[in-house]
Amino acid sequence: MSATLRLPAPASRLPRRAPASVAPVLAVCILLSVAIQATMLTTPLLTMHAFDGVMESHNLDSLWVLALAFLIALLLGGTLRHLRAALLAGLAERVGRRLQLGALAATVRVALDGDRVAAGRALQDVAELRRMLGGSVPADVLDLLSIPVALGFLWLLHPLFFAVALIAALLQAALGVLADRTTRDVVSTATTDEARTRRDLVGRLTQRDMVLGLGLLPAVLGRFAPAQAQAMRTRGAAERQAQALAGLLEFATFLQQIAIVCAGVWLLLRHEISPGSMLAAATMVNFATRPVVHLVGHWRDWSLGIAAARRLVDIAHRGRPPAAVPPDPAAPPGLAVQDLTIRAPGAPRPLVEDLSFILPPGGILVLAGRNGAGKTTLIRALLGLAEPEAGRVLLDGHDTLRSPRAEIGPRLGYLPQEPQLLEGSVIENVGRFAGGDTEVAVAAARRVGAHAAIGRLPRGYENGAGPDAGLSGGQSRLVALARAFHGAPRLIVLDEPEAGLDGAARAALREGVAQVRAEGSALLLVSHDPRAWSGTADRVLRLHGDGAWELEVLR
Ligand SMILES: Nc1ncnc2c1ncn2[C@@H]1O[C@H](COP(=O)(O)OP(=O)(O)OP(=O)(O)O)[C@@H](O)[C@H]1O
Repeated sequence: MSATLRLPAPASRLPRRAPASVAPVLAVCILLSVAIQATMLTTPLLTMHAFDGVMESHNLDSLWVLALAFLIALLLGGTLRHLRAALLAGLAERVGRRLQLGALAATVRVALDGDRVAAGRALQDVAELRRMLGGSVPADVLDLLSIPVALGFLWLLHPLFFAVALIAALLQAALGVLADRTTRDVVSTATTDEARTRRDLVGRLTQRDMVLGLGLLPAVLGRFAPAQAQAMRTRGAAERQAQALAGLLEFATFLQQIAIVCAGVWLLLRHEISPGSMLAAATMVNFATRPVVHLVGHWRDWSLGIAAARRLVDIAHRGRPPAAVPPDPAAPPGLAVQDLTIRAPGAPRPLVEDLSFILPPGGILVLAGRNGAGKTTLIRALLGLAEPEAGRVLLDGHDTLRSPRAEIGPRLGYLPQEPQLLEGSVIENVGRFAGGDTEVAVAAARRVGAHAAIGRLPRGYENGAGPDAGLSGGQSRLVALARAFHGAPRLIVLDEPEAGLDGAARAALREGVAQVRAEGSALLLVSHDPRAWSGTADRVLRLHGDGAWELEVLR
């Protein structure tokens, strides 16, 4: 091991400060929208002036001036729209980044609780929301400001124009609401179904040898294809429904044009308006209804975006860590389990009921029980990864469930049944990506007898260790063992630590266990053969799987 090897700094921590608030940018966008609406008013005003003024005076010069003014207004409106679009795109990017970090954290917590479908959807939902915010929907929403401006202008021209435009806008809005109501849930269900089937298929692909080797591919595809087809059918039906509503909307727009022209001609015949006013009204009525038509036209974007936002709010709520509690100064040192009851999800009986024991520093407890008795579930509750039905678990007074993870995590060492090594090098994994002293990581590897095995890897401690790094099962377990011992945690939990280790590694592990116990770590070992540890352990906890348990004190 080279002494110059440095552990890299932790890759990506959550930012301490929230990014600059979105409110000022949003306020500027609203101001720009007002300015855009003002430039928009020039079209009907100039039309009116051209028709009523120029026709009467026959002054062509004033027509050129009007045309120039119209061009300037058009250019100004276009520039302001461009500026607003750039600001909105930046805003979408910023909101997306902020949501992504929160969604990632919540996703991991929700996945730990077993809801992998919701967890898998969260990042997809962030992308969906970002697509909506980065698309035309925010500009369409801001353009809704033009409705009162246009309606006010029409009122000034004639209350009848106002009434026609109001009815048209309300009708189009009603069609939009109908489109949303009838299809949002259907599309959301289809998206969730698609995510589930995709996740299942990807899960099977990781079991490639089994699927191909045993000829299970047709069976896998047979299970996957109907679910995917159903999801696509559901989505297709919702989209057809939306297209039908879009057709209705187009029809409503034609009706609106006919109604405004008929109203104009009628008012002209009654000499209540000028020809210019009629033309201005025909232009203006579009401004009163166009934002609604746009929003309904982009129904799919905002409908999916809103559904995604709702799911993200839900996952953030469910993925919120429990409220932190301060350490209990009266608690004994080491591990104190108090009146703990745990139950598997949906199970009628608890796996373990009213469990209480103390494992002092330097104590070694072997956890035993038949397959499915609840050993892993109990370990998860002890580590604060799953909420028990009742009771609490304290480590040196710190509640393992309700203490901030950054505080309790370094006090714990854990070797799960699957090594769960993360993307990164061996040294990063052993050192828990904390950027600390490499010698501490190497000492942990030596302690569990992993140093020699790591030295035999092509790149030693710099070798990759993640899921695609190609480590053997035993090599991965050795690296995970070293990670569990890194930094002499106060409690080390090893789930079947000798599984997959050769004789030399087992002997080294036993030496390592003796050393950390001498240094004051408490150890909890899951073993199907507690007698194998009888010379080392000082108590055995046996689970019966029906809530009952017995604690045997060996010394
Ligand atoms: N997320 C879950 N959803 C439903 N049931 C679960 C869940 N997790 C655990 N169980 C059930 O709880 C029981 C205990 O499981 P656990 O994995 O804790 O057993 P174990 O003692 O570690 O088994 P083994 O020795 O086989 O590893 C089992 O019947 C299991 O099916």
